Amino acid sequence: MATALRTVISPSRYVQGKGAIHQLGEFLKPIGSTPLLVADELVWGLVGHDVEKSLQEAGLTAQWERFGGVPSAKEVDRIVEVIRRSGSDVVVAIGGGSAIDTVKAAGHLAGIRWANCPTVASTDAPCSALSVIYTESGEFEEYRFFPRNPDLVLVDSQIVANAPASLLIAGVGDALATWLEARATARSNSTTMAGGLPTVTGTALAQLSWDVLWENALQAVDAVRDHQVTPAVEKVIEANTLLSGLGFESGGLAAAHAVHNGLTAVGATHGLAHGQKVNIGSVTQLVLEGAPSSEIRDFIEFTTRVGLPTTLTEVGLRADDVESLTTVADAATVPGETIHSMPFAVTSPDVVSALVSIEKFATRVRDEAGLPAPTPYTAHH
Ligand SMILES: NC(=O)c1ccc[n+]([C@@H]2O[C@H](COP(=O)([O-])OP(=O)(O)OC[C@H]3O[C@@H](n4cnc5c(N)ncnc54)[C@H](O)[C@@H]3O)[C@@H](O)[C@H]2O)c1
Ligand SMILES: [Zn+2]
Repeated sequence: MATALRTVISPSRYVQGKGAIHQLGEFLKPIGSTPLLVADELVWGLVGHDVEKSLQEAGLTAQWERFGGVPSAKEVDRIVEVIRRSGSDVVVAIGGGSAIDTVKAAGHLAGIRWANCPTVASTDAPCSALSVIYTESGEFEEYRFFPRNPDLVLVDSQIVANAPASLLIAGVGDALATWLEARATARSNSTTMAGGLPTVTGTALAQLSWDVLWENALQAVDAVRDHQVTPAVEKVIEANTLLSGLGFESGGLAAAHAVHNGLTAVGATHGLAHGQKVNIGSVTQLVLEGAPSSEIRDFIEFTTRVGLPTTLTEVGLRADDVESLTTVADAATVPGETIHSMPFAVTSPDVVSALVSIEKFATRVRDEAGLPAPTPYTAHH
């Protein structure tokens, strides 16, 4: 598409609510008749029974394939093979962002429809028409773009509320970045992930995601710690999944996600959730922007309260480890990275300086707000 055009893309249908899983079969039926279900063992143990029952009631014969855990090119190719052997006409991801990205890429290569049933609200992966592919050891490799979004995204709020609160918290980190990045993309009039210039619509949805989270995230996280579905929980699930999904894709990514991708280049950050690393990217982006001190302060305070990392210490890095920070910054600024959608040029040394600076400033903000000092993170391999 010519980049002078503006565009919005979205999934065909989004369904959310308590017990939605019981209607998965009904919603899948118009899309395909022989679904292949892809879920890891843990997720399948949690929801497999309900999924099978729902599909049976809708008269669909389904097959389960175990997801290997990493959205790598090899895992995608393996699922393509399984699709071909099974003759399935729709592939359904059940789980987190990794399973979802693998299924989208595999469904595309196999030439069949795909649908997502997220069992956590940990990322905005479910609604988009792209996959993030990693090496088998977990370093960012590439974005793969597809001509279609999922035909269906179905979220059971009770299943999400039953999952560890840390996963919902990660989703809040991913979704708050969406507005910061869409705002930067709108200012620079850069191309979005949807392959055109940003629309008023895409940018507004990104901002709405931020507003909903600012208002509801703390309350929702507390409710989910007790596995309760409240109106605040429903709003946060929608913000993390749908609003942030449409907002990042049609509003655009910028520095925060480029810094996230850079962080995956150092082993010290492996094992952290996507949204946790993205939050470090958001703080870094605000510093790069020279945002008002009060804005950076509010963001650090709020996201620390939500339970997200705001210091290098919490993502396994140190301000004096310039070598690792340079590896991160070099990867974050490679040609083609979304950091070049910022309204000003950003170099690798700029990113190193911003990263170093957040350690002391975030520690000060937390201290002044009476929040706990950062706990060091050690990657578990
Ligand atoms: N394509 C996109 O548009 C996009 C957007 C954002 C993020 N992503 C990608 O998403 C990935 C991260 O996804 P993630 O943070 O969801 O992690 P993940 O998918 O790697 O892991 C989720 C974990 O949660 C577990 N789990 C799932 N449901 C559960 C439940 N109900 N109860 C208990 N445990 C449950 C799974 O077994 C798994 O171990 C990254 O690869 C990132 O690049 C993609
Ligand atoms: Zn993200």
